[in-house]
Amino acid sequence: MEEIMDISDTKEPSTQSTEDYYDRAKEVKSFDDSKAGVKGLIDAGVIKVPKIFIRPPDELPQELKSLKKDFQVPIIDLSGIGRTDNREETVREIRIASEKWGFFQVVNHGIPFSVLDEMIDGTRVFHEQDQEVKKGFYSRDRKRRVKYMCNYDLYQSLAANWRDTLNISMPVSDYLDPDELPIACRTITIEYIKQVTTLADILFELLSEALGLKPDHLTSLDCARGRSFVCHYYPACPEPELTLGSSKHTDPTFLTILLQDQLGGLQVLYENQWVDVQPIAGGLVVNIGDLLQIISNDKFKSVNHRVLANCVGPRISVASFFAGVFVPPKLYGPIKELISEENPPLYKDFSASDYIEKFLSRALDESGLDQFKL
Ligand SMILES: O=C(O)CCC(=O)C(=O)O
Ligand SMILES: [Fe+2]
Repeated sequence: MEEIMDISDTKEPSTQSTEDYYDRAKEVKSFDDSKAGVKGLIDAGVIKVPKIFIRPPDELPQELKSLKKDFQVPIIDLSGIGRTDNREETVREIRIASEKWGFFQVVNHGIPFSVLDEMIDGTRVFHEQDQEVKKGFYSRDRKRRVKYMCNYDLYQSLAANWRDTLNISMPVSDYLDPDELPIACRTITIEYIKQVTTLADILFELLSEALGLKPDHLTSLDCARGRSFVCHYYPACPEPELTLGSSKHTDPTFLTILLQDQLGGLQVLYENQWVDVQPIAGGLVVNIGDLLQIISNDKFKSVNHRVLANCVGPRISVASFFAGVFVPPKLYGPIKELISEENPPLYKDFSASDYIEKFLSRALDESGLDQFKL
């Protein structure tokens, strides 16, 4: 179970040319019909990346080569937030990180290491279980709350991402019947959801304070609701230079809390250069989503990030999305307290469900902020 595969030796140069004619729609459909995902390709012994995953050269990792190695996403220690002076300092760090990076990592956040490790393991067990059992969860039905699929935007994007995902979403109700969860990761998922939701409440308080608002401001807007949990599995890739684990995108959320294993591969765009988000033991990555950028009237930034493919794998991560309330439709827009004559609203009001609908109908790498701009 713990085994990490390195398939760099099996690599052969790709002979596919971008000029070759191929029926992409047909290939995508037949791949989707397999219900076996990228993991199924690896299990079948594929040693070349199929064309549906190959990206145009300007989107490949070689682009923007000069990685900023001397830069690091801020790491923020939450252990002192119970004491006034420490809390003020933590709030200041969160404000600066949210304004400059849109990303930070938190340590001493209250979720035990064992829960983090077990959630990574649970995700692995789900994706590595018997394929016939796993296929029962394969679905693109938007109404299904627990499903697994390969690329939610498989039919919209120009190139598929080298990853499979188990998606657990609670857009309307905060209640999820435990029996709906896959047995492979049920117990730990229930525990992780409980703990990461508590952490989200703490972070929304700190973020409210960082915006100069009362601690409960963001939670009173239901920002911490509308949760979904996506458990990604990035298999080892025979030709990692031809594809990506995840294309560049911003998150359509208020906030995302990401648990990643120790392999690395996540990068964030900072000053127009890609910076590695180095895994830290026991750490969690936090990023501002589009919705928080909008309601903060651009004070906080929702920043592009992506995941590289790797010849070593699988890499596992679990993203917890907090995207606001869908039903009854709630209107969101720049927070009134943050608006003034010098700081006029930059966005119109809209419903969170409208926003997410628009997000789901386009490819992951197309930004959604502009259509709500005034
Ligand atoms: O797997 C990762 O590190 C990032 C995943 C991500 O960006 C997402 O699910 O939105
Ligand atoms: Fe993301």
